[in-house]
Amino acid sequence: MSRLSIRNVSKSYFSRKKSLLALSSANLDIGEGEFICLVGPSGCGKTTLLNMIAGLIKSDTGSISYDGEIISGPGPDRTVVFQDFALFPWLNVLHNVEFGLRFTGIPRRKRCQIALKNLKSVGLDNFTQARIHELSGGMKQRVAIARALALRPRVLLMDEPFAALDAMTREQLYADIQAICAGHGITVVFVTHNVREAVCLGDRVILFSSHPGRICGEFCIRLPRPRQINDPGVARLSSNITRALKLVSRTAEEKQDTQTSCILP
Ligand SMILES: Nc1ncnc2c1ncn2[C@@H]1O[C@H](COP(=O)(O)OP(=O)(O)OP(=O)(O)O)[C@@H](O)[C@H]1O
Repeated sequence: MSRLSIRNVSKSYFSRKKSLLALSSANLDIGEGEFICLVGPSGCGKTTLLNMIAGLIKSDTGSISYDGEIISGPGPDRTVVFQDFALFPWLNVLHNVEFGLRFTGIPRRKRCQIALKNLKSVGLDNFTQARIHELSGGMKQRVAIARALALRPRVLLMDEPFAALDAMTREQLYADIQAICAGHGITVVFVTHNVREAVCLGDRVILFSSHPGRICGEFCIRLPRPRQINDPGVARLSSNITRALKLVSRTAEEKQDTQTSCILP
C-alpha cells in the first residue's frame, strides 16, 4: 500500500516579475519503509518536492497525502535533515537532540533518555556534553540525524545530507543510515546529485529532468543490502543511470534551446 502519494503536483516561483515552473505535474507513490532517492540536474525541482512533502511550502496544483490525509503543513510524522546540519550552536549535543521533543509534552527526564538512545544509535553517546563547534562534519550530521529520529517520524526527508562531507565519512554514514533505516522501518526520501550514493542507498532511484523540472523515469535497485559504494553491482547500475540522466538532461536542454529560438527574432 502506498503511504505517501504525490498526485499531479506542480510548483512555480515568482521572482523579479518572472514566473518559473520549478516542478511540473509530478506523480509518485512511496510505500512504507521504502528508501527513495531523487536524482537529477541542478534546479530540476528535487528540493522543491522534498519541501512540499515536509509541508514547508505548498504546491500550486495537485496534492500530497500521507496515509490518505492531505499534507497541509509540517508535522511530527515527517522530519527533515539538511545538508548544512541546521544545529543550534548554543546548545550541547544532547540538548540539540532533545530540543524538538520539548514541544511534545514529554517530561524532561524522558526527553533526555530518548535523546541519549538516539545518540547511541548514531554512535555519539560519548559526546552528549560536547559543543557543536567541537564536532567534525560527519559527527554534526549524525547529531542532526539523531535529532530527526528522536521525534520518531514515519518519514525522514534528507536534502543532500552528505554532500558537504569527505568520502571516508560519507562511506561510514552510508553504512549507518542503511542500518538505522532498516532498524526503524522508516520511509526515506533522499535528495542527491550523486548517482552512486543513490544506488548504494535507494530501493528506487527517481530521475528528474529540468526546464521545467519533472519526474522522467525510475530505476528499481534490487541489489542485496547492506551495500557499499564500491560494490561492483552499485558501480554497474550507477553507470546505466548516469547514462539515462545525461540523455534526459540533453533532451531537456535541446527542448529549451528550441523554445528559446522560437522566442528570438
Ligand atoms: N524560493 C524560490 N524563489 C524563486 N525560485 C526558486 C526558489 N526556490 C527554488 N527556486 C528555483 O526553482 C528551481 C528548482 O529549485 P530546487 O531547489 O527545487 O532544485 P533542485 O533540483 O533541488 O536543485 P539543486 O540540485 O541545485 O539543489 C530552480 O530553478 C531554483 O532556482
